[in-house]
Amino acid sequence: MVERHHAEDPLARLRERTPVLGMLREAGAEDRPFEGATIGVSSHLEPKTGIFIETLRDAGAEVLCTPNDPGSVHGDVVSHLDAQSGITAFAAPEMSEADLDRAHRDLLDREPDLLATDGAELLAKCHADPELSTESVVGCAEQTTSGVSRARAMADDGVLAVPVFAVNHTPMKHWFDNVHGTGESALTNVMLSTNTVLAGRTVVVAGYGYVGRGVATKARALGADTVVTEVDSRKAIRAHMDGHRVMPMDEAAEIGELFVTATGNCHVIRERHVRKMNDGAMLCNVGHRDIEVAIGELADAATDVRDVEEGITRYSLADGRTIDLLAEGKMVNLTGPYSQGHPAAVMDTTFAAMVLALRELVETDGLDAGVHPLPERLDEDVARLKLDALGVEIDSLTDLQQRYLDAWQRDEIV
Ligand SMILES: NC(=O)c1ccc[n+]([C@@H]2O[C@H](COP(=O)([O-])OP(=O)(O)OC[C@H]3O[C@@H](n4cnc5c(N)ncnc54)[C@H](O)[C@@H]3O)[C@@H](O)[C@H]2O)c1
Repeated sequence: MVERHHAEDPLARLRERTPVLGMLREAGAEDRPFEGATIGVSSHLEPKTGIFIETLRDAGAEVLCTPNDPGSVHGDVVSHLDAQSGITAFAAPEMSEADLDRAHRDLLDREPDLLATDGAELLAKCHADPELSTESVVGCAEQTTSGVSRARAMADDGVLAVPVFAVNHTPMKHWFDNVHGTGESALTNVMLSTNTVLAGRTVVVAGYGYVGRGVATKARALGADTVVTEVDSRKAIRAHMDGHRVMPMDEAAEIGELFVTATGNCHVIRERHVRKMNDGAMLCNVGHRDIEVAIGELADAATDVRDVEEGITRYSLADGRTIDLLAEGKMVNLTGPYSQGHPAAVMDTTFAAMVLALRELVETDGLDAGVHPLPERLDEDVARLKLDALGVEIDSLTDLQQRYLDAWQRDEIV
């Protein structure tokens, strides 16, 4: 019989599955780009983030970490990190929103040099609160769509005082993390927590951006009948051409069995939609905040609200129908009962891009305050390292091909 050992190190297993971060960790331990710098990390404190934090620490940083969502804190990961030198966790499982706010302030009071955020909460807070300051902050790397749009809104308002790298807006992030990572991890969580088969079910996906496209594509691959709702005509056409039915939420509400919101917006599913839904319809969200389903309106419409299973809140309506809300409307892949966030192979590249963005911030002089694209060469570095880790080789352009592509009088070349 195989003897099983309880892992004392909750990150050990996933370290093997994050080879790109492993390579950056080795390189960082040698050239110590963050020596003397303090980095404030606000993210889902789960194992992959733990490996990211260790990578920064091994590259010389003092790392302060805090959750961006109280629902996604893994207690064993926090204890493991907090016990290490060079890492301080401002976190605990079961934090209230007030605890989270306090933790963010305590972290910012330590005047970090760099911020690494998922949702831009630390960034917004040090700009908005008169008791806090942005003075120490050299720059910020932001890894999700909602955080980048928030940073852009700060720039548009003329308040953004530091440079921010939009790590989310790179091909390596969009194509892999948002599409595959969220798509697979969200549906896995829905199926496990509700014991539901998706084949043959009507799945309505609100928002056909990177995340929504991933969710809809994966749901259809599992045999679901997929419906997409959108507000952007080009995304709607894209969904149509990809083979999904496209319609307004008012119509989709009548036929959906599972609803997944992926818009980064608010109040996408409202009371008027719920009134039309089938008995037993399930609602969940993968967008950044728990405001895509108008939960207050749902509660007002219900005669009874109770948790029927871990991660499932049942709203009973006056006419006898019930509607199930999963993971309290928070990101179902990160806060549901079986949630492990994105697979390690996906976060490997996202966090690698975050490490390179932070390195770029300390190594580049004179970056203006504002939201900047991550330089393409860094995104390509991440892709190259990932291919190396996978053992996949690709072709390269010949001199002739490069000259042909660079020329406008191409007949002279070939
Ligand atoms: N759960 C996760 O692990 C995870 C991972 C990555 C991103 N996210 C979050 O998911 C959300 C979406 O990210 P994305 O990269 O797909 O963004 P995106 O901007 O590419 O897509 C959002 C789409 O929603 C559409 N939309 C906006 N309001 C709508 C409405 N009322 N009805 C229907 N459609 C609407 C937009 O037109 C857009 O096409 C963001 O909040 C992002 O932060 C979550």
